[in-house]
Amino acid sequence: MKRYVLIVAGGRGLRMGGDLPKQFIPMEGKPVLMHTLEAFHRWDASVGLILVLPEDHQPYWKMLCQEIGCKVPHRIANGGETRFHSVRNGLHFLSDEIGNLSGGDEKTCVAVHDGVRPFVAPEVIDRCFAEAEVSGAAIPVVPVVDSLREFSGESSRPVDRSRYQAVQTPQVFDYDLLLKAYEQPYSEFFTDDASVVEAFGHTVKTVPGNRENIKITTPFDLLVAKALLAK
Ligand SMILES: Nc1ccn([C@@H]2O[C@H](COP(=O)(O)OP(=O)(O)OP(=O)(O)O)[C@@H](O)[C@H]2O)c(=O)n1
Ligand SMILES: C[C@](O)(CO)[C@H](O)COP(=O)(O)O
Repeated sequence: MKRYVLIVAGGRGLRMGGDLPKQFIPMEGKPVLMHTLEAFHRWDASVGLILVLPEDHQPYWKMLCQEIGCKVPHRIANGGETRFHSVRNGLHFLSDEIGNLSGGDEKTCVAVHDGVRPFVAPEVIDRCFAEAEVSGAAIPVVPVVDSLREFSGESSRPVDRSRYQAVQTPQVFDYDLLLKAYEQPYSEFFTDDASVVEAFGHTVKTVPGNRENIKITTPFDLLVAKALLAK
């Protein structure tokens, strides 16, 4: 199986606040995104890595890579208006730059991972690729630990939390399937890659994720991430 990872880091980090998008914030001397890139390189040094970055921050990223002495080979694609558009740009970059991946006997699977999830466990990446190779689509999920309520205006009611799980990345798919699914027009209900693939009519399988694989979204998450790194 040929394996590629699209690490999407084209966002502005509005919920984090501050001038520097959160993927570039330093933790233990390296930007968040570098930790994420290294997690995949540690998992498999031969995997094809593509970073999707805002165009105006690409010179800054290249400068950081030189300064830190980044040894992880990767290519860079342009970010888009939303996560959906960034993933689509990354997929087009893959097909343009790496050539036509379809055809031949060897299957190609592509993982889409949030640049701000640096604590993904290697066994979770393994599980997602293994399941995607068989079924074409796999995502990691973790149980919800809080009680959940459904709101309707001012009123709310408890729901059975055993029926829900939180969704993480990497979300791994057969390359041809993902490329076709991302040809659909954008919908605001596409909050992740699984929702895009399901809207295209393909079933998505779930595998266990890892609790530490948080999406660094707010200043509180950054505190948690720094504590996890110091462990
Ligand atoms: N136009 C966008 C928006 C988001 N992302 C990426 O998708 C991941 C998950 O998105 P999120 O946590 O929402 O990041 P932001 O959009 O940057 O945050 P916010 O919504 O707070 O602005 C992040 O790695 C982010 O950089 C992206 O590649 N392109
Ligand atoms: C893809 C994702 O991280 C899965 O949990 C999540 O849906 C991204 O949501 P965001 O609002 O774009 O951060």
